Amino acid sequence: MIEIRNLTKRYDGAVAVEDVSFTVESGQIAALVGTSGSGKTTLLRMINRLVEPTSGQVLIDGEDSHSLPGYLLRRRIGYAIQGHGLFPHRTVAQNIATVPRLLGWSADQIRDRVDELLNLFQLDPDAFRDRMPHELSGGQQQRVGVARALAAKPDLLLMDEPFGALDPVIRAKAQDDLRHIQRQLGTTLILVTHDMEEAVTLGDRIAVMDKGRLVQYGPPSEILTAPATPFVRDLIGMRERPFHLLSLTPAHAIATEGEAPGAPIARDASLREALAECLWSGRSAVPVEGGGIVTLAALQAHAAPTARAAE
Ligand SMILES: Nc1ncnc2c1ncn2[C@@H]1O[C@H](COP(=O)(O)OP(=O)(O)OP(=O)(O)O)[C@@H](O)[C@H]1O
Repeated sequence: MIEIRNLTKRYDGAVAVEDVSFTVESGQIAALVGTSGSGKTTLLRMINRLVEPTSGQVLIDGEDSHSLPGYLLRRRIGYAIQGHGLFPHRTVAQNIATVPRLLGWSADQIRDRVDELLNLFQLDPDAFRDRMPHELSGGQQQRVGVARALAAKPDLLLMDEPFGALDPVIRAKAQDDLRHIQRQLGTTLILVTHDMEEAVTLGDRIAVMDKGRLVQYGPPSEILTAPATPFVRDLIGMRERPFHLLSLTPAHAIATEGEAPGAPIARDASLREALAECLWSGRSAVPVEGGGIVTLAALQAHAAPTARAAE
């Protein structure tokens, strides 16, 4: 569990982060969103002390982050940034092995871990371990960057727009992989993103920052249906609200008995995907793999806040 208590950062008196407090439970994902310059990166970097707070505290599983020197703290916390930050003159394997080597793991342990992570990220170890970063596509580099951040099995992973530079197709795949791996390993994840859809689909909690302050912290459904301030409402985007809401629920959760024509959608497809499928194929209902159907009327009901409040 990560407890952020009254964290403040000022640069020459100018506020970057002001009195921010929130808690992320173990194994959960918190997404930090906000306009440019609202303090997201500064907040993230105060957690691993790449930036020293002016005041306030970070407790990691109850332990003050200042009980260790910063460099030792950072070996325990994974950190992945936009543009991956791989060392250009080291192979993929050497990049991934950075922190395990610093921690003194044996060569065998390191080799096994590198292969395990490459497999996890669907990069064939034999084909990829000895390549240099410039011999990878952008998406592959990004995956190696995240693999490196996870190498020493950190309980906590910080990510600053890790998928910002990816095209939409690779991005969706990377998000799926991340969610899967994060659930599998039970990692606690704090993620900065500019993309509200990413925050909504990945975040168990969303933290909204405005001018250095935390203006709302809650589950995505609450942020969407009960924005605390006009700023939060604007950030969500009025036109996007119903679609974000639909993104939160998998098709199987609202499937009802019945028959519908055409190809089924996956059980875990979101209601947003179900809506797209209905509209595109001109159907008023779609079957769901494993049984049941989702109707346009049900989708309409779930795209409005009143429906969710009644659930
Ligand atoms: N080293 C620094 N010295 C002075 N001011 C800084 C420094 N780092 C950040 N700031 C200021 O602190 C504020 C918050 O910056 P930060 O990078 O945390 O915002 P952000 O929300 O991550 O922005 P973006 O989304 O554009 O990356 C900005 O006004 C920025 O100019």
